[in-house]
Amino acid sequence: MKGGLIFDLDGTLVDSLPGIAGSLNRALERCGFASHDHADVRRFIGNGSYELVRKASPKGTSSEQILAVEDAFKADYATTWPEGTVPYAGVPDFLRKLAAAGVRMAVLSNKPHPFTQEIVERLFPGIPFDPVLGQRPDTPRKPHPDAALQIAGLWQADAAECFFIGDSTVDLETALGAGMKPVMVGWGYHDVAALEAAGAGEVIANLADLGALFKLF
Ligand SMILES: O=C(O)COP(=O)(O)O
Repeated sequence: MKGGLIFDLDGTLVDSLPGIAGSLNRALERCGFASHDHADVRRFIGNGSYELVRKASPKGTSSEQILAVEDAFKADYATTWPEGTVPYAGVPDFLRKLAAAGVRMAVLSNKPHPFTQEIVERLFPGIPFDPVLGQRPDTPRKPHPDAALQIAGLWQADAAECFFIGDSTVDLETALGAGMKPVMVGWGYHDVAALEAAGAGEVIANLADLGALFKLF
């Protein structure tokens, strides 16, 4: 494979819903707002922490209040994410096989950059992701294609030779906008029907099918 594989994080490599929901609800309650069940929070994930909080806050909440809840969310998440964030079953082994086959791999998430780096380091030690990018203040977040194209640039690869693997329409739009090949997986936080309606093509149901797609093992 000339290019490489760019992975989304939340809902693709890791099940982070319990950790995100826990921190979000504690932050909302601390600021006097109602909390949400996991089914709701699942729908709020995908566009970064500001959008997560905005969608979870009552209509008409000012941007100052949203920023205050986002700060509380981040402060909580910094210490509590390990309690509610695990790799999906089989993912570490799958990634080790890809690495052994010499496949280049990166992570691109809308999760704030420091959390993205810490989570990947702690949950996937020894997997040679390069680079690992979260949401950074100087780069527009997905679905803007810039960060994905930065990765292709670092790899000195054509975008068309890169696969973008994710679970959401945000990832799909990122891949298409960057001119990369989208590969959507069905075990994350977006409904398969919504992905298909957005033009995802065949949504991959499990890791065996994902491995078979790349004809690597
Ligand atoms: O935390 C988010 O909002 C999304 O994160 P993801 O890009 O890894 O899915």
